[in-house]
Amino acid sequence: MIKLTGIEKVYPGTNGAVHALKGINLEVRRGEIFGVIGKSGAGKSTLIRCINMLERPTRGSVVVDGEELTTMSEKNLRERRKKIGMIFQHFNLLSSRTVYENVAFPLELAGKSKTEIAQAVLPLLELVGLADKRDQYPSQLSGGQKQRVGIARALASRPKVLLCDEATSALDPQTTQSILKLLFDINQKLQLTIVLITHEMQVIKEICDRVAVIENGVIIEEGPVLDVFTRPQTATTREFIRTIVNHDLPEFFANTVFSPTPLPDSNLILRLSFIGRTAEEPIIAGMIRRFNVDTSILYGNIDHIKHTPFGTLIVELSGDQAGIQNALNYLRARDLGIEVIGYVARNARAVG
Ligand SMILES: Nc1ncnc2c1ncn2[C@@H]1O[C@H](COP(=O)(O)OP(=O)(O)OP(=O)(O)O)[C@@H](O)[C@H]1O
Repeated sequence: MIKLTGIEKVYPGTNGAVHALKGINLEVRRGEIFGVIGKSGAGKSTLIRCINMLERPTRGSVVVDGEELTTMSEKNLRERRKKIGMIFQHFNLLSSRTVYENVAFPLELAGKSKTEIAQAVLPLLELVGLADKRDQYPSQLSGGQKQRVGIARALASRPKVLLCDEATSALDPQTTQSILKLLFDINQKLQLTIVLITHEMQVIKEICDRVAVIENGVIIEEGPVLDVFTRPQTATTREFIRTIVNHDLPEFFANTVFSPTPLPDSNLILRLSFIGRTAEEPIIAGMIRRFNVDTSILYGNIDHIKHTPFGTLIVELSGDQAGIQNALNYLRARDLGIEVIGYVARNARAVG
């Protein structure tokens, strides 16, 4: 649905040029919710604005629904942009217009009749749950309600793609949840392709199918959200995940130095992630039965990524080193995420 190839963006600046995007390649499939996460200044806004040419890339190609946008005239671009809706962090509503008039605005610009506009706007207000607020002004609405107006307005020209520029960053956690649920419902009902940018991993976890992590204008990691959560490849991704998944070790390990290799008389500490069906399989029980190892569960948690169960366990394996290695190999052959935290002297916990 969207294909970005070799996208570079250089902003000229008084203190020298800023290379905001340095060769981005990205493909977003039809009907999916694709998230781009990155820290402040990573290039997220620039990237999402390149998709609808609000920002023209310095180099590279942007294809949306089979059409190359970078070589298109402004006139043709204006037409194509109707198929790419956008919502913003600060909603960008017109304060002198009512809810109804804000949603009607793009249709008025497109020259639609009053009847056509009413036929389009009223169902949209129903869809976003604001039918009873149609005559209110933005100043009379909460942040969440304003974003609902933004969403209805973005959908008015029946886009195929919805771009969300930090759409929930100005909202409290509960309102964020309700807006994310609305975006998910719209994605399902209208088969709309959604691209969102965010600095919050919670947003990615709630609704995205796939995610790309951007840093310094480069995509450093990309994949299905479940894979990225359970097998993060970069320190930055691990940092983002840590904001929502408890990665802290139990307190009694606070001063422990872990060895990456076995020491004499040491126990192995592992962090295991179970996804979907593996969360229901008796993997640990199977391991204990087969190998001569004792297993202590130090931490356990179950959560959901989109609608898939996702469990985390921190376990300590003790026994002879051959047994521990066999148990580790057994776990590695299973479909679960394994992070070797390290080996600790057998008495570490008593001492720590
Ligand atoms: N119009 C501009 N002129 C010059 N430099 C710019 C312009 N817009 C962005 N930049 C620079 O490009 C880089 C990427 O900015 P961008 O806004 O895309 O990042 P971001 O990840 O969206 O950050 P934030 O979350 O803080 O908005 C930054 O170094 C920024 O200062």
